[in-house]
Amino acid sequence: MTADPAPAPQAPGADGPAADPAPRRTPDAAGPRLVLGSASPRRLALLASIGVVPDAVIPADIDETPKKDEEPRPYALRLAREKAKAVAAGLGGDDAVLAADTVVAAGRRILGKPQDEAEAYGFLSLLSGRRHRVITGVALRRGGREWTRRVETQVRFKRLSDAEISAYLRSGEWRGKAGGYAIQGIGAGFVPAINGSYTNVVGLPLVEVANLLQGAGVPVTWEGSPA
Ligand SMILES: Cc1cn([C@H]2C[C@H](O)[C@@H](COP(=O)(O)OP(=O)(O)OP(=O)(O)O)O2)c(=O)[nH]c1=O
Repeated sequence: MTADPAPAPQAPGADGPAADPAPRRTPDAAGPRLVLGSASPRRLALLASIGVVPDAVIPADIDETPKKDEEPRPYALRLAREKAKAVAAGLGGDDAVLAADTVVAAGRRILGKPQDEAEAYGFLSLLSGRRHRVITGVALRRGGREWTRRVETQVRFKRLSDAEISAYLRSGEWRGKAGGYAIQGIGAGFVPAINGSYTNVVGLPLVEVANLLQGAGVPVTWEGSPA
Protein backbone atom coordinates (compact mmCIF):
# COMPACT_ATOMS: atom_id res chain seq x y z
CA MET A 1 0.00 0.00 0.00
CA THR A 2 2.16 2.76 -1.31
CA ALA A 3 1.56 6.44 -1.94
CA ASP A 4 3.36 9.08 -4.00
CA PRO A 5 5.34 8.72 -7.32
CA ALA A 6 9.06 7.74 -8.06
CA PRO A 7 12.13 7.46 -10.56
CA ALA A 8 14.13 4.12 -11.81
CA PRO A 9 15.61 0.49 -11.02
CA GLN A 10 19.04 -1.58 -11.18
CA ALA A 11 21.04 -4.98 -11.10
CA PRO A 12 22.01 -7.78 -8.54
CA GLY A 13 25.08 -8.46 -6.33
CA ALA A 14 27.61 -11.38 -6.57
CA ASP A 15 28.83 -14.34 -4.56
CA GLY A 16 32.49 -15.40 -4.56
CA PRO A 17 35.03 -17.23 -2.42
CA ALA A 18 37.25 -14.19 -1.88
CA ALA A 19 34.42 -11.66 -1.66
CA ASP A 20 34.55 -9.15 1.18
CA PRO A 21 31.16 -9.51 2.90
CA ALA A 22 31.22 -5.91 4.19
CA PRO A 23 28.92 -3.75 2.11
CA ARG A 24 30.48 -0.50 1.00
CA ARG A 25 30.22 2.21 -1.59
CA THR A 26 32.52 1.40 -4.45
CA PRO A 27 35.72 3.49 -4.12
CA ASP A 28 35.26 5.14 -7.50
CA ALA A 29 31.51 5.57 -7.16
CA ALA A 30 30.48 8.88 -8.66
CA GLY A 31 28.03 11.04 -6.80
CA PRO A 32 27.80 13.21 -3.73
CA ARG A 33 28.63 12.31 -0.15
CA LEU A 34 25.66 10.64 1.51
CA VAL A 35 24.73 11.59 5.07
CA LEU A 36 22.17 9.48 6.94
CA GLY A 37 20.28 11.81 9.26
CA SER A 38 19.22 9.10 11.69
CA ALA A 39 20.15 7.44 14.97
CA SER A 40 18.29 4.28 13.96
CA PRO A 41 20.55 1.23 13.60
CA ARG A 42 17.76 -0.38 11.57
CA ARG A 43 17.93 2.32 8.91
CA LEU A 44 21.70 1.96 8.63
CA ALA A 45 21.41 -1.84 8.34
CA LEU A 46 18.62 -1.65 5.76
CA LEU A 47 20.70 0.68 3.59
CA ALA A 48 23.74 -1.59 3.96
CA SER A 49 21.65 -4.54 2.79
CA ILE A 50 21.44 -2.96 -0.68
CA GLY A 51 25.06 -1.84 -0.64
CA VAL A 52 24.51 1.77 0.40
CA VAL A 53 26.91 2.83 3.15
CA PRO A 54 26.57 6.47 4.14
CA ASP A 55 29.73 8.54 4.36
CA ALA A 56 28.46 9.93 7.67
CA VAL A 57 25.65 9.32 10.16
CA ILE A 58 24.35 12.45 11.88
CA PRO A 59 21.19 12.02 13.98
CA ALA A 60 18.74 14.91 13.84
CA ASP A 61 17.78 16.58 17.08
CA ILE A 62 14.24 17.87 16.55
CA ASP A 63 11.05 18.19 18.57
CA GLU A 64 8.90 15.14 17.70
CA THR A 65 5.74 16.39 19.43
CA PRO A 66 2.72 16.12 17.11
CA LYS A 67 0.85 19.37 16.42
CA LYS A 68 -2.68 19.71 17.76
CA ASP A 69 -4.98 17.35 15.78
CA GLU A 70 -2.13 16.39 13.45
CA GLU A 71 -2.85 13.11 11.65
CA PRO A 72 -0.31 10.29 11.20
CA ARG A 73 0.32 10.74 7.46
CA PRO A 74 1.21 14.45 7.47
CA TYR A 75 3.06 13.98 10.75
CA ALA A 76 5.40 11.26 9.38
CA LEU A 77 6.29 13.34 6.35
CA ARG A 78 6.69 16.56 8.32
CA LEU A 79 9.11 14.91 10.72
CA ALA A 80 11.15 13.29 7.95
CA ARG A 81 11.47 16.69 6.24
CA GLU A 82 12.40 18.44 9.48
CA LYS A 83 15.03 15.83 10.29
CA ALA A 84 16.61 16.14 6.82
CA LYS A 85 16.51 19.92 7.00
CA ALA A 86 18.03 20.05 10.48
CA VAL A 87 20.94 17.82 9.46
CA ALA A 88 21.46 19.56 6.10
CA ALA A 89 21.60 22.94 7.88
CA GLY A 90 24.82 21.87 9.59
CA LEU A 91 26.48 20.80 6.33
CA GLY A 92 27.72 22.60 3.30
CA GLY A 93 27.84 22.11 -0.42
CA ASP A 94 26.56 19.18 -2.37
CA ASP A 95 26.05 16.55 0.36
CA ALA A 96 22.91 14.41 0.10
CA VAL A 97 21.01 14.00 3.37
CA LEU A 98 18.53 11.16 3.90
CA ALA A 99 16.11 11.11 6.84
CA ALA A 100 12.93 9.25 7.74
CA ASP A 101 10.22 8.97 10.33
CA THR A 102 8.13 5.91 11.11
CA VAL A 103 4.86 5.98 13.00
CA VAL A 104 2.21 3.44 13.86
CA ALA A 105 -1.28 4.75 13.13
CA ALA A 106 -4.23 3.37 15.06
CA GLY A 107 -7.00 5.17 13.21
CA ARG A 108 -6.17 8.88 13.56
CA ARG A 109 -4.02 8.23 16.58
CA ILE A 110 -0.23 8.49 16.28
CA LEU A 111 1.70 5.87 18.22
CA GLY A 112 5.33 6.93 18.34
CA LYS A 113 8.11 5.44 20.47
CA PRO A 114 6.68 4.63 23.91
CA GLN A 115 8.25 6.65 26.69
CA ASP A 116 7.98 3.89 29.27
CA GLU A 117 6.75 0.37 29.83
CA ALA A 118 3.28 1.54 30.84
CA GLU A 119 2.87 3.38 27.56
CA ALA A 120 4.20 0.38 25.62
CA TYR A 121 1.63 -1.78 27.43
CA GLY A 122 -1.10 0.63 26.37
CA PHE A 123 0.04 0.58 22.74
CA LEU A 124 0.24 -3.21 22.54
CA SER A 125 -3.19 -3.59 24.16
CA LEU A 126 -4.58 -1.19 21.60
CA LEU A 127 -2.98 -3.05 18.67
CA SER A 128 -3.98 -6.52 19.95
CA GLY A 129 -6.38 -8.38 17.62
CA ARG A 130 -6.59 -5.43 15.18
CA ARG A 131 -5.16 -3.99 11.99
CA HIS A 132 -3.11 -0.82 12.02
CA ARG A 133 -1.02 1.15 9.54
CA VAL A 134 2.70 1.80 9.67
CA ILE A 135 3.63 4.99 7.85
CA THR A 136 7.16 6.06 7.00
CA GLY A 137 7.94 9.49 5.64
CA VAL A 138 11.25 9.80 3.79
CA ALA A 139 13.04 13.00 2.83
CA LEU A 140 16.19 13.41 0.77
CA ARG A 141 17.88 16.79 0.35
CA ARG A 142 20.71 17.72 -1.95
CA GLY A 143 21.96 21.11 -3.07
CA GLY A 144 18.83 23.00 -2.03
CA ARG A 145 16.47 20.42 -3.64
CA GLU A 146 14.22 18.06 -1.75
CA TRP A 147 12.60 14.75 -2.69
CA THR A 148 10.01 13.07 -0.47
CA ARG A 149 8.05 9.83 -0.28
CA ARG A 150 5.49 8.42 2.07
CA VAL A 151 4.83 4.70 2.27
CA GLU A 152 2.12 2.86 4.16
CA THR A 153 1.88 -0.76 5.20
CA GLN A 154 -1.09 -2.42 6.81
CA VAL A 155 -0.17 -4.75 9.69
CA ARG A 156 -2.46 -7.23 11.41
CA PHE A 157 -1.84 -8.24 15.01
CA LYS A 158 -3.04 -11.44 16.59
CA ARG A 159 -4.98 -11.09 19.83
CA LEU A 160 -2.44 -10.81 22.64
CA SER A 161 -3.01 -12.16 26.13
CA ASP A 162 -1.84 -10.21 29.15
CA ALA A 163 0.84 -12.86 29.70
CA GLU A 164 2.13 -12.40 26.15
CA ILE A 165 2.27 -8.62 26.49
CA SER A 166 4.05 -8.92 29.84
CA ALA A 167 6.64 -11.34 28.43
CA TYR A 168 7.21 -9.03 25.48
CA LEU A 169 7.65 -6.01 27.71
CA ARG A 170 10.22 -7.93 29.77
CA SER A 171 12.27 -8.50 26.61
CA GLY A 172 12.79 -4.73 26.30
CA GLU A 173 12.34 -4.94 22.54
CA TRP A 174 9.62 -2.25 22.67
CA ARG A 175 12.18 0.46 23.47
CA GLY A 176 12.82 2.93 20.66
CA LYS A 177 10.23 1.31 18.36
CA ALA A 178 7.17 3.09 17.01
CA GLY A 179 4.05 1.43 18.41
CA GLY A 180 6.19 -0.43 20.93
CA TYR A 181 7.03 -3.48 18.81
CA ALA A 182 9.59 -4.69 16.27
CA ILE A 183 8.37 -6.80 13.35
CA GLN A 184 11.98 -7.81 12.67
CA GLY A 185 12.33 -9.33 16.16
CA ILE A 186 10.17 -11.12 18.70
CA GLY A 187 7.28 -8.98 17.51
CA ALA A 188 7.21 -11.07 14.32
CA GLY A 189 5.33 -13.64 16.35
CA PHE A 190 2.45 -11.21 16.79
CA VAL A 191 1.94 -10.49 13.09
CA PRO A 192 0.00 -13.04 11.01
CA ALA A 193 -0.10 -10.80 7.94
CA ILE A 194 0.99 -7.53 6.41
CA ASN A 195 -0.16 -5.78 3.28
CA GLY A 196 2.57 -3.65 1.72
CA SER A 197 6.28 -3.07 2.21
CA TYR A 198 8.04 -5.01 5.00
CA THR A 199 11.09 -2.74 5.09
CA ASN A 200 8.76 0.21 5.50
CA VAL A 201 7.63 -1.26 8.83
CA VAL A 202 11.24 -1.73 9.96
CA GLY A 203 11.89 1.95 9.26
CA LEU A 204 12.95 2.55 5.66
CA PRO A 205 11.01 1.49 2.53
CA LEU A 206 13.94 0.23 0.49
CA VAL A 207 12.46 0.21 -3.01
CA GLU A 208 11.33 3.81 -2.72
CA VAL A 209 14.54 4.91 -0.99
CA ALA A 210 16.72 3.32 -3.70
CA ASN A 211 14.69 5.12 -6.35
CA LEU A 212 15.00 8.42 -4.50
CA LEU A 213 18.76 8.05 -4.10
CA GLN A 214 19.27 7.17 -7.75
CA GLY A 215 17.04 10.04 -8.84
CA ALA A 216 19.17 12.43 -6.78
CA GLY A 217 22.43 11.09 -8.26
CA VAL A 218 23.49 8.92 -5.31
CA PRO A 219 24.64 5.52 -6.63
CA VAL A 220 23.06 2.31 -5.35
CA THR A 221 25.50 -0.57 -5.92
CA TRP A 222 23.32 -3.50 -4.74
CA GLU A 223 26.58 -4.90 -3.34
CA GLY A 224 25.13 -5.78 0.04
CA SER A 225 25.83 -8.93 2.06
CA PRO A 226 23.97 -11.85 0.47
CA ALA A 227 21.59 -13.61 2.88
C1 LIG B 1 6.93 -0.60 13.79
C2 LIG B 1 8.43 -0.73 13.92
C3 LIG B 1 9.24 0.36 14.15
N1 LIG B 1 10.59 0.22 14.28
C4 LIG B 1 11.47 1.37 14.54
C5 LIG B 1 12.00 2.08 13.31
C6 LIG B 1 12.45 3.41 13.87
O1 LIG B 1 13.82 3.30 14.28
C7 LIG B 1 11.55 3.60 15.08
C8 LIG B 1 10.62 4.76 14.90
O2 LIG B 1 11.23 5.93 15.36
P1 LIG B 1 11.72 7.12 14.43
O3 LIG B 1 11.46 8.39 15.17
O4 LIG B 1 11.15 6.99 13.05
O5 LIG B 1 13.28 6.88 14.31
P2 LIG B 1 14.39 6.81 15.42
O6 LIG B 1 14.08 7.72 16.58
O7 LIG B 1 14.67 5.37 15.76
O8 LIG B 1 15.66 7.35 14.65
P3 LIG B 1 15.85 8.80 13.93
O9 LIG B 1 14.70 9.71 14.29
O10 LIG B 1 17.16 9.32 14.45
O11 LIG B 1 15.89 8.48 12.46
O12 LIG B 1 10.80 2.40 15.24
C9 LIG B 1 11.18 -1.03 14.15
O13 LIG B 1 12.42 -1.15 14.27
N2 LIG B 1 10.38 -2.12 13.90
C10 LIG B 1 9.04 -2.04 13.78
O14 LIG B 1 8.37 -3.07 13.55
